[in-house]
This record gives sequence, C-alpha cells and structure tokens, in this order.
Amino acid sequence: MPKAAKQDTGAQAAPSKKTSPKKAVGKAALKSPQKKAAGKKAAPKKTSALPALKELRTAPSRETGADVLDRLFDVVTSRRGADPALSHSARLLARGRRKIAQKFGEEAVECLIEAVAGNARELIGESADVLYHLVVMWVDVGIRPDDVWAELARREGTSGVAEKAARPHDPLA
Ligand SMILES: N=c1c2ncn([C@@H]3O[C@H](COP(=O)(O)OP(=O)(O)OP(=O)(O)O)[C@@H](O)[C@H]3O)c2ncn1[C@@H]1O[C@H](COP(=O)(O)O)[C@@H](O)[C@H]1O
Repeated sequence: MPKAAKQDTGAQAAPSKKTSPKKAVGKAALKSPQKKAAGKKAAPKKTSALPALKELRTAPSRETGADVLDRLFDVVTSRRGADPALSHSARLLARGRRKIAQKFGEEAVECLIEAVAGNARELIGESADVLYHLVVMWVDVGIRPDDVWAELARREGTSGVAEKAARPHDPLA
C-alpha cells in the first residue's frame, strides 16, 4: 500500500546511554523467581487501583485478538468469486497466489521498515496490513486460522532456545 511520508511518532523513548532499559527488562525477565527471592525479606503486598491483569485477560471480548482474525477469515472466504470491483479480497484472490504472496511480502517489508525505524504507530498499521494479506494467503491455500492457533498452542511452553538445541545435528549446516 503506498504510504505518505511518515515521521517517528516518538511513541518509544530513546534508550539512555547509561543503562539500556531493554537489557534491564530482559535480565529481570530471565531471572528465576527463586533467585529474585533469595536473600530478600518478603515485600509487603502492593495494592493497585488498576484491574488485575488476569481480569483484563479473561474479560470476554469479540473485538480483539484471534476473534478478529477468525472473523476476517470468514469475510475473506465469503469474497471468493465476488465482484473484484466491489471487493479487494475478491480482486486479490482472482489475481492468484503469486500476486497474493507478492503483496504479503511488500507489506512485510513495509512492516519491518517501520519496526527498524522505531515508528510504533506506523508499525501497528503495517502489522494490520500484513495480517490481512496473511489471511488472504490462508484462504487461497486452504488452511484455517484454527490450524495456526493449534500450532501456536502446541508450541506454548517450549522455549525457542531449547527447541533449537534439540534439533538433529546437520553436519552440512
Ligand atoms: N483489512 C483489510 C485490508 N487491509 C488493507 N486492505 C486493502 O489492501 C489494498 C492495498 O492496496 P495496494 O495499493 O497496496 O495494493 P493493490 O490495490 O493490490 O495495488 P497493486 O500494488 O497490485 O497495484 C487497499 O485497497 C486496502 O484498502 C484491506 N482490505 C480489506 N480488509 C478487510 O477485509 C474485509 C473485506 O474487504 P473487501 O474484500 O474489500 O470487501 C474488510 O471489511 C476489512 O475487514
């Protein structure tokens, strides 16, 4: 999708030279709870006016997450054979797999450009473009969102580092 000139939204603060917040967050996240607790007195329980994260996550929503992609998949599927003049999805599907893949690739490149530039707001829009074109690709190839959700669920709890280490060794690699 052709885009107007974009500016950094400043949505992400520049990291300080002294301490890298990313490194600090990463280190804290990797520390085991046991290590963190070792040698420290139990801190008083903090109370917060904010709703618990757990409540937010379990709140029913038809507007976010996989539900949106499920609905988008149904709409795009329904556009098969529709008038390309009225539906962009119909037009893309009529143009064929290579064109769909090309468009997906273009959107992915636009996405990574915004990511590298640190343009958070633009990255959101480009991410939506990537997901839309990914869904069109699923429809064209004949896989369903549930297939992908199942694969993601299967991977849950398996560290990428551990998975890579467990791969059979290829002496030619
Ligand atoms: N999420 C999207 C979505 N994201 C991007 N686009 C369209 O993708 C197009 C990208 O434009 P480009 O110029 O990059 O691509 P192009 O028109 O193929 O041009 P070329 O590069 O091939 O020359 C624009 O027309 C955007 O509007 C989308 N079109 C549709 N959807 C969703 O799909 C649903 C069904 O849309 P239709 O199939 O159009 O009814 C909509 O209700 C939306 O929910």
